[in-house]
Amino acid sequence: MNPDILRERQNATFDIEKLTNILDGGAERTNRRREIREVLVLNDPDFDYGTPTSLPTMILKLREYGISDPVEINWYKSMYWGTGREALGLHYVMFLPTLYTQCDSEQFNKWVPLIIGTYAQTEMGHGTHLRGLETTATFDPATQEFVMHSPTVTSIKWWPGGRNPLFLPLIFLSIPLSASLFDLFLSGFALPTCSGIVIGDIGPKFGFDAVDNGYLKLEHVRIPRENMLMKYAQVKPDGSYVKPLSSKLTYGTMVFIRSLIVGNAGIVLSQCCTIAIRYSAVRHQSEIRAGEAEPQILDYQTQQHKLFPLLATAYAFLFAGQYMIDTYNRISGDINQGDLSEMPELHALSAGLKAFTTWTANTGIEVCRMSCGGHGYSRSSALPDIYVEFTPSCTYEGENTVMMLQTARFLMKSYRQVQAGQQLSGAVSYLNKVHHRVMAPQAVSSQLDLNLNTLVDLYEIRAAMLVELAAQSIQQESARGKCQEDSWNNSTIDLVRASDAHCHYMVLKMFRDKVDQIEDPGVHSVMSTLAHLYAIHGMGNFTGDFLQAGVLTGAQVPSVSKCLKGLLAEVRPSAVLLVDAFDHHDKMLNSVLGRHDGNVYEAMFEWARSSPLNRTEVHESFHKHLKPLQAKL
Ligand SMILES: CCCCCCCCCCCC(=O)SCCNC(=O)CCNC(=O)[C@H](O)C(C)(C)COP(=O)(O)OP(=O)(O)OC[C@H]1O[C@@H](n2cnc3c(N)ncnc32)[C@H](O)[C@@H]1OP(=O)(O)O
Ligand SMILES: Cc1cc2nc3c(=O)[nH]c(=O)nc-3n(C[C@H](O)[C@H](O)[C@H](O)COP(=O)(O)OP(=O)(O)OC[C@H]3O[C@@H](n4cnc5c(N)ncnc54)[C@H](O)[C@@H]3O)c2cc1C
Repeated sequence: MNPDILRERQNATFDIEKLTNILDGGAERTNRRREIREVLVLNDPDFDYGTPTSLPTMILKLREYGISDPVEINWYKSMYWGTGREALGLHYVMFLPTLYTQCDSEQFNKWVPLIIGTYAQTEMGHGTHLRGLETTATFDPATQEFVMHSPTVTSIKWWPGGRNPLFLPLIFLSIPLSASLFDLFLSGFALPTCSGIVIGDIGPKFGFDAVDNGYLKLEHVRIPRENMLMKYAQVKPDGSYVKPLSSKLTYGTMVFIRSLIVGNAGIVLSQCCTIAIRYSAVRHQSEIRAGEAEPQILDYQTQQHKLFPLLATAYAFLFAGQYMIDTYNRISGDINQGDLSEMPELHALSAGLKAFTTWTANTGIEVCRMSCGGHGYSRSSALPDIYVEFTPSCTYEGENTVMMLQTARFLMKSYRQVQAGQQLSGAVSYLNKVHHRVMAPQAVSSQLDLNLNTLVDLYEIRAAMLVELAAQSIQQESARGKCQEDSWNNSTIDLVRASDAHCHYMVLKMFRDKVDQIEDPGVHSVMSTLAHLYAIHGMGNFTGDFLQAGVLTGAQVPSVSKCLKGLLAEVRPSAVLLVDAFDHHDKMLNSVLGRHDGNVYEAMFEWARSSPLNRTEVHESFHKHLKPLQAKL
């Protein structure tokens, strides 16, 4: 064990195992996760971490071990695939959930156990604007079939992930059977027998290489009427159409994935913080006091300023992810029972948090990489690969700006309800105070009040102010004679800013609520420090908002920075222990810099020597290209 890392793990002020249990949702869950990891994967003789793992083996193993709980499947898969992407991830996270939520019982029993599929919604011309999709589905009562057709080049289905050219069960979204409705179809056709289908791969991408993203062009392809997923909407044999309770029920799978992505952003950020903080504990560089030994780079204040707010953010997003999936499960259960009353709130929350967490984590991964200097740029650190795999999450499953605007739509609607005298409940209930001017700037003491509850209140006031400013911008545009749509478009910068502040407040509130539930004094203390750091760091980044909201005075601004520096110093002794609590196994992290034992340099030399480029003393290219050239000179 590297002596620095060893020293960092002495004098712990909190019980790491208890913090790991909190992250897992209890000691039993931690034990089960480790059992799956150690016994069912790492100690499985059929599992050789070095060789490309096969999907069929994984599926057969899941069946052999009787693992069917979605969380446990995820634990098994994340150990099996490490930080990489699995080839058929889309089957699990989109195709199956769509069948589960959109099939009627007959279809469910017929299809679910049998097929592997993809989700073909996006077209070359439209990914965001679903009401603009062009693929048509025309019902032919004579043959009881739908005729699927791609009328234009922009209607070609583009991006479906995991679309193996050999088979093609896929979920379609096609243009409206009626004014504003979409429907989902299971293709049911298989290649190459089916004529009228042009299929292929969209070509090399930035990353995401484990997943083959394809294209699909349909030329009047016929599928049985029964292939329309008919839980919510039906087309009867006579061609009559039964509308769903809400046209947005078709969007359900996207809301599910967005809810999952929130916690995933926390996991990915926790992986990168583990790598960067462990490496910063063993890396010595330059000098602080002339003539003294080179310090650990983790002792530089700038290095702490780069990494510790991200560490706090990783914990914040992991807790937000737990809250998000609990809320999704609760409300989707109600929707299943026909109660759609909270569907708008679920959409607004999942859309906003998906955008907020992925944008922040995306930037954070790069900060972690750069904080490791040159070795961060080496694939041995795992950081470049983590970035390449994570960054499309800002685009897929709802492009982030568009998602923030969806949340803004809900905030504006809520604001108008408050103005009309309605009493709001749920995540936007803080807007009730805006109307009664309870949100007038509080008398803020000369010193910054560090109480976490006060900080949450300040974030609430900031969010409410920005919601009101966005609403006022729309009103001003309208007053200038702009139509409603132009007034909206001319206010979208303010609207995104309001949504971002709303999400920031929600995440801090969830973090504070989680800390309040922690009973162990040591764990409560260290998590309270991290929650303060998360809040103060955000106040430092958005000082203008807090000044504008009147909850921070110019005289107090220096104390924000002073307080931040104090919190960084407070976190320093626990930094390595806090990433140990994430409990990422070396095999899963797959990072020379993030090793639990901290023996970075020896491992890096071994990693480099094992490179295919070093398989021979002299690379074959010398004999093939340079030597013949030399002979001619
Ligand atoms: C571990 C993880 C690994 C994750 C790893 C997994 C890998 C994933 C790979 C990527 C897979 C994909 O990308 S699959 C493709 C993903 N594609 C998308 O996400 C498409 C994004 N676009 C959309 O969702 C939609 O077009 C919208 C929401 C932007 C706009 O929809 P629209 O129908 O035009 O609605 P719009 O006019 O804006 O609003 C009309 C009303 O509908 C409401 N509304 C809109 N959507 C919804 C909704 N979902 N639920 C409830 N209500 C909704 C609005 O709030 C509004 O209410 P009111 O204000 O009138 O009351
Ligand atoms: C790695 C990866 C995997 C994918 N896998 C799948 C898959 O399996 N199945 C599938 O169906 N799709 C998949 N997609 C497609 C993905 O869902 C779309 O790319 C995504 O929804 C964004 O849509 P778009 O590409 O049309 O971008 P656009 O919407 O064209 O975005 C371009 C720009 O326009 C802006 N913009 C668009 N609309 C508005 C608006 N109303 N207001 C303000 N600005 C706006 C956006 O903010 C953005 O800056 C995948 C994409 C990627 C990158």
